[in-house]
This record gives sequence, C-alpha cells and structure tokens, in this order.
Amino acid sequence: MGSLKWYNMTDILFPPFLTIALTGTPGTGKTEVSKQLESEGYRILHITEFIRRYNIPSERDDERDCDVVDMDALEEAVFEYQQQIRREFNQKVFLENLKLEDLHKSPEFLPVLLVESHLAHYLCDLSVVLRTHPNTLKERLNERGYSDKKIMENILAESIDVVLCDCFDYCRRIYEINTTEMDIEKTAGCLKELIHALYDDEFNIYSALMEKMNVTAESIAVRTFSGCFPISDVLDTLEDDGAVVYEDGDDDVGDYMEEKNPILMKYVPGQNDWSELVD
Ligand SMILES: Nc1ncnc2c1ncn2[C@@H]1O[C@H](COP(=O)(O)OP(=O)(O)OP(=O)(O)O)[C@@H](O)[C@H]1O
Repeated sequence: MGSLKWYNMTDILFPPFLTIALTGTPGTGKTEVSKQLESEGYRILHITEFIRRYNIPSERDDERDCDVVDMDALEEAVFEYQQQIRREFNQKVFLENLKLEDLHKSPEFLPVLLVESHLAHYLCDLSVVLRTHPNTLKERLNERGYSDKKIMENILAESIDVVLCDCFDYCRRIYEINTTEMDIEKTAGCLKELIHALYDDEFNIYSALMEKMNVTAESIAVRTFSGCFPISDVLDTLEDDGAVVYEDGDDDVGDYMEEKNPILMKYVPGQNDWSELVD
C-alpha cells in the first residue's frame, strides 16, 4: 500500500519522495543513529538544529526543564524545507539524467528525508519509533546526568507508549525498532533496511501507476520540465481508475490543500487500492 494521503502533480510526475520521522522517547538513540546514517550520505533533518537555525519561536518551560516550540511555525517551516529539498532533488534527477530505478542504490540519491526528533511524528505521515526497555533507558539517561525527576518522566513515558500512541493519532504508517539489545551500528543497520524497503514499496506503486498510464518515468520528467506534459490526460486516467480528482478552485478542497497545492488528487484508502497494481 502507498503511504501518502495526498498526491499533488509533482508527486505523481516524479519518483516518490519520502519524508520519514525518526522519533522516540529521549535517550532511545535518535541523534546517534541518525548521525551514523548522515555520515553515510543519507539526508537527515535534525529538528533541534533546524529550530535554532531558522529561529522558530519557542518558550522555556522551567518546571519541566525544556523548551516548548511553536508547532504551527515549525510545521510550516519544515514543509517549506521539504518542498525545497524535493525541488532540488527533482532538478538533479533531470539535469544529471539519473536512472530512476537506480536511485535507491546510493544514499545520496535516495529520495528520502529522515526527520529526527521526538517531535518528528507530528510533522510526518510515516514514522519509525525507536524503543528502549525502561531499565536500559534509565541507565542511558543516568549517564547523561539527567535529574531523577526527568529520568522518571521519560521512563514512565516509554513504559506506557506515549510516543507510539501519539503516532497513532498523527501518522498513517508506524514502525518500531527495539534498540535495547542493539548497539548504535546495528540499530542504524535496521533503520537503513526499513527505509529502503519503504522506498522500494513506494517506487513499485509509482512504477505500476506509470506503466498503467503508458508513460515511462524518464519521458515524464522531460515533458514536465519542458512544460508540455498533458496533465489532463493524467487526471483523466486517474479518474477512470476511481480516484477523486480536485482541480484548482474546487469548493471541496480544504484550506490547507488550497494553500499548498494547485491541483490535488485525493487518495482514499480502500476505495482505490493501488496495491493490486503491484505484482
Ligand atoms: N542502540 C544503542 N545502544 C546503546 N547505547 C545507545 C544506543 N543508542 C543510543 N545509545 C546511547 O544512548 C544515549 C542517548 O542517545 P541519543 O542522544 O542518540 O538519544 P536521543 O533519542 O537522540 O535523545 P534526545 O531526544 O534527548 O536527543 C547516547 O549516549 C548514546 O550513545
């Protein structure tokens, strides 16, 4: 099954670009594991650094000893950043004439952005949650010199699945990796395997859709850049396939979508099951 709720035209015409949250209770290893992947060339967005770099407004909560960020401002800034990365990536694909079926072979060209933070699952549709047994987590947080109160708050949160429950409210697809018995390298290995599997899944759906529309991915890229791709043909094909197609100015389009995307297609799970297109 595809994970994206909404496809705009760029989503359809270019290979899928996945934004994946790497989330979890503090101390479960998000920072270390994502740095390992970053050193290998994967695209990572560290939210803590991002908040500082882009001056996203936040307030200090002295009682809980943490900063509370303005989530609306953060969400908007991350969305813009993701769009920019995606545009740059699509240009690269086009200008360097990259073969779409080879993209997954190197981390540098893999169309995936991993968003690392305990807030990441509020920003992405697809989440990977790092989990750690509370006893091990307690040891890790002790080594960091956290206060007893802060350790207790975090191990309690991990025991009762706070982050995981939040993911169920905000994400469509959720995966967990238990890091308790693993070192950082092994956890990073698991994460890489998962990311590649998720991307392959999206790419297979995309390829099947392209095949159904009887166009090759390369010809779509060329036609889109030269501005002559017949968008109405794509929309007709999708409508024939049972999809609900919204056009610019359509009353049914929600505020968010009107703002962000000129033309949208609603993907309704179950109603239009593209998984049957994949062998
Ligand atoms: N799989 C692991 N096995 C053993 N130790 C680990 C593992 N992952 C992380 N650690 C250690 O646990 C500590 C916390 O890791 P890290 O800072 O990456 O957590 P985090 O989830 O990013 O926390 P925060 O949300 O507070 O930034 C580090 O000292 C790290 O070396």
